[in-house]
Amino acid sequence: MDSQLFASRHVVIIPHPSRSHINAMLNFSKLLASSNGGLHLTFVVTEEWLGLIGSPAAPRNIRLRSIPNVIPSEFVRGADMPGFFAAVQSKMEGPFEELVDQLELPVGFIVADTFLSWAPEFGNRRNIPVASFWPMAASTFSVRWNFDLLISNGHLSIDISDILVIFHGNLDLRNRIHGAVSLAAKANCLLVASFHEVETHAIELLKAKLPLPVYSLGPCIPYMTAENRAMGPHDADYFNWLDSQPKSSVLLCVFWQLCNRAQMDEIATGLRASGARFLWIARNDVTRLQHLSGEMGLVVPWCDQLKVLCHSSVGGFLTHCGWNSTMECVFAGKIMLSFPLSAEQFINTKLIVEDWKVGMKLKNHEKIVEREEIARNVQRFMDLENDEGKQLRKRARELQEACKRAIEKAGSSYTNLHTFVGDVLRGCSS
Ligand SMILES: O=c1ccn([C@@H]2O[C@H](COP(=O)(O)OP(=O)(O)O[C@H]3O[C@H](CO)[C@@H](O)[C@H](O)[C@H]3O)[C@@H](O)[C@H]2O)c(=O)[nH]1
Repeated sequence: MDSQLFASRHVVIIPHPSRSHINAMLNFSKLLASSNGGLHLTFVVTEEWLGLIGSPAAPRNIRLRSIPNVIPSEFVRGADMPGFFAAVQSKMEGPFEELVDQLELPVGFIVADTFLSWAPEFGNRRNIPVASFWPMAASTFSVRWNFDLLISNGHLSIDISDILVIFHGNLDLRNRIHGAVSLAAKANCLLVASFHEVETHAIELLKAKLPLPVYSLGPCIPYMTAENRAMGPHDADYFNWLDSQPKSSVLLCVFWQLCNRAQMDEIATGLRASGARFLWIARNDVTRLQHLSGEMGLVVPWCDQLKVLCHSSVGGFLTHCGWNSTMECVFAGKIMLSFPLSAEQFINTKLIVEDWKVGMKLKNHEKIVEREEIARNVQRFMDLENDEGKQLRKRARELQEACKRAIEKAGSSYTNLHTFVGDVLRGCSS
């Protein structure tokens, strides 16, 4: 192959070094790798994440490379988010540049997480086009970009209390995120891990307001059905249990490291009082929480979430509304009981409850949600005879159909992905 053309097809992808960002960009990379563009992909992570995505998670045409762990490990554990962000924004560029210079193939295009604020400028300096990758909702980008845009357009009604949650907290962290979002405008295009049918207004607004092309090509999750994914070694137990439960009867609860002990205890006793069947992913303290939450459900430390969501006995999802979880649930066609905890999860909740109408909100305030409130809401949410629930389930099936159409041949995300691949090939050979 002509070396220029060869170089033009080499795309380097670099996520923010955190699990959900890496997952979303790896799934995006798999889509890119299967796009028939003949692209060569190099996926770059900090060393500590190599184990997570090593073979067989990455396909053969995606080469994994690492840069040193420039970020002290206590930041990775979330002990100091502002410090973590500061390190990502100031310490990754140097090692990344060294890696780019050492790669066997010249780099034709870079796809960098929007949080890596240095990437668009790096691309300009090195004359390499850069796509900024936003692994969250388009609405969140809009809110971060200019938070009054969506509100003044009447497309997303955000309560002042939600605005305060989104914008409160550490000023340094907030400024760093806003700074990274503004700098994304210096990239050659913006890729959003959402799809047109679920965020039509927000995506159109970004297209109209931003000075660069915007492509929605989500959801960036592994497309699958419950049948087509192999079981992991620890999956058998909870899948056997799920297989033995009635259709749509189980509430999947994924509260991982995110809640404090007092809230976890309220969830346990609330689930028990609700009488609902549940599969609870609780990472730590599994034995104690199993004891507290009773015999109607199972508590396990980890599950293959997408596969579980697609299981026919799962009827609903009690979720903190991280964007990946939200998209996975939309893909699975299930309803959501939202329990937002931090970051943009309040915006995702608005989309789920008010815009898409596929869920109910359980947590309305920053206080601990008590067991009685949890039990009452879980009962109402899981009641298959309730008209409100029937309506939500109908909408969830419609949204699932829209999602499947978006990723099928000629669908919105499929088409945008291929337009982007065309841009990569043109951008690199010009
Ligand atoms: O037992 C488990 C628990 C989680 N997951 C997976 O882990 C991912 C979790 O991602 P997400 O739902 O986005 O949650 P967080 O990891 O909390 O995501 C962070 O990053 C997201 C994307 O930027 C933001 O939307 C969130 O607010 C932020 O908390 C999903 O793919 C899940 O399928 C599993 O497979 N099994």
